Amino acid sequence: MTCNCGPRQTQRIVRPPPKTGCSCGALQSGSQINVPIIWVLGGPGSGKGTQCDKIVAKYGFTHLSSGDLLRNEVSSGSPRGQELSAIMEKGELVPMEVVLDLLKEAILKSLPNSKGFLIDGYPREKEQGVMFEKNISPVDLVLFFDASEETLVKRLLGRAETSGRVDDNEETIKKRLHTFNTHNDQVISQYTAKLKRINAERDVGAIFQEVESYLDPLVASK
Ligand SMILES: Nc1nc2c(ncn2[C@@H]2O[C@H](COP(=O)(O)OP(=O)(O)OP(=O)(O)O)[C@@H](O)[C@H]2O)c(=O)[nH]1
Ligand SMILES: O=c1ccn([C@@H]2O[C@H](COP(=O)(O)OP(=O)(O)O)[C@@H](O)[C@H]2O)c(=O)[nH]1
Ligand SMILES: [Mg+2]
Repeated sequence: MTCNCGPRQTQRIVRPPPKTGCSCGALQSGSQINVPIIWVLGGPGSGKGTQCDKIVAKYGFTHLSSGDLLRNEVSSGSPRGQELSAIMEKGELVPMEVVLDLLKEAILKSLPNSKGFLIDGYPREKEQGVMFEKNISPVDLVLFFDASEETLVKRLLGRAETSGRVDDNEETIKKRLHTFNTHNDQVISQYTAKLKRINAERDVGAIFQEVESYLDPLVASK
């Protein structure tokens, strides 16, 4: 069967791929996504997960953390998980297709009942964003939590005491920051109109108030 993906898709449709599969990676569903899609970006430790928990509590959105999806794959003990673990322990990025596949699968699973999707920690590189919008859906809003490196390191070392995350150690934190700094400007420069840059140096409540000021109108408009 021939793939008819064509050029970059603009409509909010999850297209069914040909039965034999398609290199474009389109979702295997005829469903439409007509709930908000929000990307949640920021350096490691900027508070993405913390704010996502608050957003879920108020708006009931589905929270998908790319890092958590990868960590689940690692815990499954699969051969693929072992490869991913080695990359994550070095603070580097895993192949783009792996994350996109995990996200697609998770989105499809929640689609029938979801009020909206919070995609936490994705995209990490420019091409990941392009692939998501082409194969899954256009994004509605991009929240970017901005904090200094000093703050990020301090928070992550604090979290390390209880997180159990293998990458919450000084050496890997440095590498994660380097990976973030290498890609971030290129990622966010793609989304000037949809991007909300939020000062994440404040306390959790003040940050959430600003988040609400962006989400309330979005929810009302859908
Ligand atoms: N002071 C302060 N600490 C915060 C804030 N938000 C999160 N933290 C703390 O910072 C640490 C990291 O927060 P997370 O929400 O896990 O950050 P994240 O951006 O999801 O981090 P990654 O998963 O590593 O990308 C945790 O220990 C939080 O309790 C904030 O607004 N102010
Ligand atoms: O799209 C992604 C998301 C995560 N990761 C990997 O997963 C790790 C943990 O990601 P998470 O978002 O949980 O934490 P962060 O790196 O922001 O501290 C990263 O260091 C990367 O190795 C990746 O390669 N691609
Ligand atoms: Mg997180």
